[in-house]
Amino acid sequence: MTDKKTIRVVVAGPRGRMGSETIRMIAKAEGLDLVAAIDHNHDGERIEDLLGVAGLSGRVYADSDACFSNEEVDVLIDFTNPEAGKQNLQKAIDYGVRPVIGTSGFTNEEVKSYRSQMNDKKLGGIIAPNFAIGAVLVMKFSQMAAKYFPDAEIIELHHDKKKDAPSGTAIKTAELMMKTRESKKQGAPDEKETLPGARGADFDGMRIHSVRLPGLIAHQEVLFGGKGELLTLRHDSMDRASFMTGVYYATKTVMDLDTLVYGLENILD
Ligand SMILES: NC(=O)C1=CN([C@@H]2O[C@H](COP(=O)(O)OP(=O)(O)OC[C@H]3O[C@@H](n4cnc5c(N)ncnc54)[C@H](OP(=O)(O)O)[C@@H]3O)[C@@H](O)[C@H]2O)C=CC1
Ligand SMILES: O=C(O)C1=N[C@H](C(=O)O)C[C@H](O)C1
Repeated sequence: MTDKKTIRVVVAGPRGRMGSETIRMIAKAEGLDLVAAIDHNHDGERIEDLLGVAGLSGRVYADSDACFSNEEVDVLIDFTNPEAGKQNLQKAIDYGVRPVIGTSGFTNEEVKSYRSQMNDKKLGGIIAPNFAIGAVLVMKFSQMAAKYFPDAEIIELHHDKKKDAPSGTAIKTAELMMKTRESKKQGAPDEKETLPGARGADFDGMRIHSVRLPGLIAHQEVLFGGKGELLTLRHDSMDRASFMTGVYYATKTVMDLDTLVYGLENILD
């Protein structure tokens, strides 16, 4: 890992659930310095005034271009939405800033295209659908299990403010399972939905179900059915602090990468 003393970080989406948690983490973290924040509809304020938290240095920029042209930045951490996340990531690449992207909604094709630009510049970065270690382990275990249990269904459960469905984590889990799972349409060959959507989304014949309820944070269950047996893998994020170990680790690690990594599992030992 880099021996550079302090990593200068910018957070996009600072008023959001994840952005504000990230700022609280950076404020306490060794070796990270919050130099600015990017927040549409806000410009020129101090971060401490924007968030009403004393002791936070740095100013707020309405867009990434202004931020990166005015500040010396090592790492961008983005928790916004797919449109803003893509714009911020592109600006980060243009300015040679290392992206740590938690925002969901990136396709494999988009990841490949950003990676190719970053390879040309030898720029390190990560897009991680989930920064919680337990969630990443469930993805890895699901990849292992799918080889032996091609009949599987994913149920992801989230708070009711979440805008995208299915979750980025569910998609990444399905993509990893696809590497080992024989392609198969599940359920009865002649099954029919009497209520459209009852069987969930179709991913290579495997079903993904999205639950949205107040009280939930971020949860995922992967069910594998075999002859006379059922294997259930489940992870629960009960607090957004669960993502912060991964965000901190990724922010440190991208300083030593020279390509774009997709998924936290690719930088864990
Ligand atoms: N990888 C991971 O481990 C995790 C990823 N996520 C993902 O992170 C993303 C954010 O989630 P969450 O924090 O819950 O969402 P929130 O809606 O709470 O936060 C998003 C924030 O981004 C702001 N925003 C919107 N557009 C811009 C822009 N152009 N520039 C700067 N800020 C902008 C929003 O402001 P306003 O409300 O004014 O529009 C809002 O404050 C989602 O894609 C989610 O799926 C979430 C949890 C964990
Ligand atoms: O919006 C959220 O909350 C989360 N989003 C990510 C996703 O879409 O997978 C990660 C985690 O599930 C929380």
